[in-house]
Amino acid sequence: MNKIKISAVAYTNTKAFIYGLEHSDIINKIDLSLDIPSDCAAKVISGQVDIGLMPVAAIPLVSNANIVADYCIGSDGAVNSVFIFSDVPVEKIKTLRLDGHSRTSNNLAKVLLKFYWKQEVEFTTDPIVKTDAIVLIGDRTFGKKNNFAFAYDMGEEWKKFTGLPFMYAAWVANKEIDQAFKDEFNAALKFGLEHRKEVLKELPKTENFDLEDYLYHKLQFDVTEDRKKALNMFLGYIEEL
Ligand SMILES: C=C(O[C@@H]1C=C(C(=O)O)C=C[C@H]1O)C(=O)O
Repeated sequence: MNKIKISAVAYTNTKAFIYGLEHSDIINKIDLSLDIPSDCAAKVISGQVDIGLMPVAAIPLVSNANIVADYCIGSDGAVNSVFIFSDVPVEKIKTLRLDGHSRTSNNLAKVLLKFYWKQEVEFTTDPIVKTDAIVLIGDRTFGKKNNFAFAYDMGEEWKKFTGLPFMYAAWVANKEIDQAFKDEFNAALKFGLEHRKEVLKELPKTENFDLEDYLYHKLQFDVTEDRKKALNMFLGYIEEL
């Protein structure tokens, strides 16, 4: 049997999923690579992999996109790893640097700035340019909240804006995946989530950051109806940018 090629996110937010895949027989049926989110998206879009834990903002760029798992990377309010860090309060932000690792959060920043905060902002991806604010996601944000004058948690701001939880990344396939594989995949992901205690023990300590709170509370992993509603709303806003 040909192995199913899978790209997952190389951040702490995905460690429980990886634990589950590695401790299940499914590991023998997949080719797993760990990538930054923007590369996950590129691999699913190009067909280099069959399934990716893909930034949801890139779903419209995938032909035959379908969500194959009941689990995702989500939050209900603050997530503590998806930020706009800024030298000025949000109503004074004129320039913002996007994060090269991100697809979802870069768009989330644009959506919030335009439709929630009603700010006109110039965006750049140039790492050298000095801007009022930056988007930063993932492990590189851990413990950095207090290094900036203002830190806007975008999960929290989305909730204030819409009243809804959020989905940052979902397991998206670019082809039909058979149900037996999906069932086994879901079971492995669930097993990983149920073993977050073991995952926590293996993680390096991080200063000024509560990993337990992050894995058990800030991150939420279920693809719920509200999270799907939020996804559709978010993709609608992106079209209007
Ligand atoms: C919660 C997070 O969700 C992520 C944010 C993503 C994005 O902005 O494109 C993609 C995948 C997730 O890793 C995070 O990275 O901190």
